[in-house]
Amino acid sequence: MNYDYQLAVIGGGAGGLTVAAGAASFGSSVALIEQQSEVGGDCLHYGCIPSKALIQAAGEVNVTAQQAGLTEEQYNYIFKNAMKCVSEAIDDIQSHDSKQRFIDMGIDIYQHTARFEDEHTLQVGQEFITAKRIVIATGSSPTLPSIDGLDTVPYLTNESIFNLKERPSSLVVIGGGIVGVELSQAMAHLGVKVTILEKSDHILSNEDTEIAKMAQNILSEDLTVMTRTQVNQVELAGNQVCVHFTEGNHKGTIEASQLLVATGRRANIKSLQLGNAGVDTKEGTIQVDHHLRTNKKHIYAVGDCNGSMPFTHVAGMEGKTVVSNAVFGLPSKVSYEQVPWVIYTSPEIYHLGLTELEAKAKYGHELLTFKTLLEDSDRFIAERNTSGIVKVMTKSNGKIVGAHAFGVGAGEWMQEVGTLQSLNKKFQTLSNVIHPYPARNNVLSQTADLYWRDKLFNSKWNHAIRWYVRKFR
Ligand SMILES: Cc1cc2nc3c(=O)[nH]c(=O)nc-3n(C[C@H](O)[C@H](O)[C@H](O)COP(=O)(O)OP(=O)(O)OC[C@H]3O[C@@H](n4cnc5c(N)ncnc54)[C@H](O)[C@@H]3O)c2cc1C
Ligand SMILES: NC(=O)c1ccc[n+]([C@@H]2O[C@H](COP(=O)([O-])OP(=O)(O)OC[C@H]3O[C@@H](n4cnc5c(N)ncnc54)[C@H](O)[C@@H]3O)[C@@H](O)[C@H]2O)c1
Repeated sequence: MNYDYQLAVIGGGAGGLTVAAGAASFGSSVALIEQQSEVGGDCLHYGCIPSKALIQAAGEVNVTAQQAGLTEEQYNYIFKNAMKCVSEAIDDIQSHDSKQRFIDMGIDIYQHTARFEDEHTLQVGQEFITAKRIVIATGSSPTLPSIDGLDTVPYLTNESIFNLKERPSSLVVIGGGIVGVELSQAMAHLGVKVTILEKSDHILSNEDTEIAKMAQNILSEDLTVMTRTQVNQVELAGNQVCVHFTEGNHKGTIEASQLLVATGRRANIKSLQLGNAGVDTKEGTIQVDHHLRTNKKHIYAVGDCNGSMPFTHVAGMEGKTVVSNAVFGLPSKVSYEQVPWVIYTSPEIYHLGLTELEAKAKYGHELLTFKTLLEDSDRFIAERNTSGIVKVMTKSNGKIVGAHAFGVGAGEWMQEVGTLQSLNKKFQTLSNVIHPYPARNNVLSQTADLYWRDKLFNSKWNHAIRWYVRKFR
């Protein structure tokens, strides 16, 4: 059968663009279908980029506010400037990643919402296009919890918060996951009175528990965190949103000028009419195998829509894997064991592999855990930024199974451990790598030294070494 294209990609976000650009550069004929007027997806328009621009602007404001204090009027003015930084950052990146750039690569772009007509045919607007292989990269959207009255009040999500024109005096945030926590702290730094309502025992429940609790304590200096809190109802009271909740056994109400819902994500699959192509879904996401193929072997799914790990760098990694599988017919597999992520709070949180609880459950007595508090590391002491910890877990031979940190700049300096792991090197290797003093990553060689200290001073060898030194040296 003849097809219009060798490859059709649905969705022009991080995952879809990686596939479309990769396939086109190797000579495939490619159609890219994106329903929005611009490409870039959530990361560029409602996610990574606007949130990081806001966090940076807000952090600078916070430093000024701590040193000199700011009036309400100054905060109002600064808020507008911060929002301007956000839209400028999006525009700058958009101009690099424009539709024209992809058209110049030879890709045909359709601005429509795609739906499957059958397993090789997509309806795009009034047209039908056929493709030998299809990649679904439709991303995810915010979930809305079933809370009484939510449909009767105005509320923000990550898709609308970056359009705020005026500084809210107060903000209630439902959900203490990554989105809720990053945006809450940024808003608090911009002079907004913020309260997070989280239903679990602590915020950031996917993080290492010790680090999540440390983060919760630090965040509580800027804003109010309420955990084990169930939101029962929301309603309007004048121009305020009134949130009724139960915290443990205590019932309460809190009013705020804005409400942000940050309770998780759901895959964008409804508009695709996957049933027409016979593609299986599981718990609202597209089911894929290790090669990122759906049950229909010529249809692949990458990024947030397959429910693996909702990060831009994962969508990119999966996109590259699909290029090698769909374009070259290779059997490349994805693995998620070496995927790090960073939470851009102040200070930052770095996460790689298993948490301490997960690692203990998996490796039991074989597990070694090395921890250094930042208050014991010179650069952090010098900078007066001693809140935080580095924690690395290894098997008894030093093979890294998990690495976590909470500390200023941790997202950058901790990646040294990620690189070591992906090069299949043992953690103790870092002990012999010379780190310039007093760079922040000295805390890593300091932590790796603990491995040798443990081996040399707490093992049966210690007696023999001491005997040898006394006798012969
Ligand atoms: C506030 C926030 C901050 C974040 N910060 C980070 C961060 O710092 N680092 C990080 O790694 N990740 C971050 N993420 C996650 C990251 O944004 C996502 O993991 C990433 O965007 C997923 O890429 P994707 O290609 O799967 O989907 P998307 O980028 O969402 O792209 C999907 C595209 O498909 C289009 N589409 C959907 N359905 C159809 C259809 N039927 N037809 C045509 N087009 C369609 C959509 O319009 C969209 O453009 C953040 C997320 C949020 C919400
Ligand atoms: N820095 C980054 O890389 C970054 C930043 C933002 C988002 N992201 C990605 O986006 C994903 C989604 O983040 P998210 O924060 O939206 O989701 P999430 O699933 O990480 O967190 C949602 C939180 O809301 C809580 N919750 C759910 N319903 C609730 C209710 N009714 N009342 C109170 N609390 C409730 C959950 O217990 C959870 O803690 C992340 O997992 C991450 O992969 C990444």
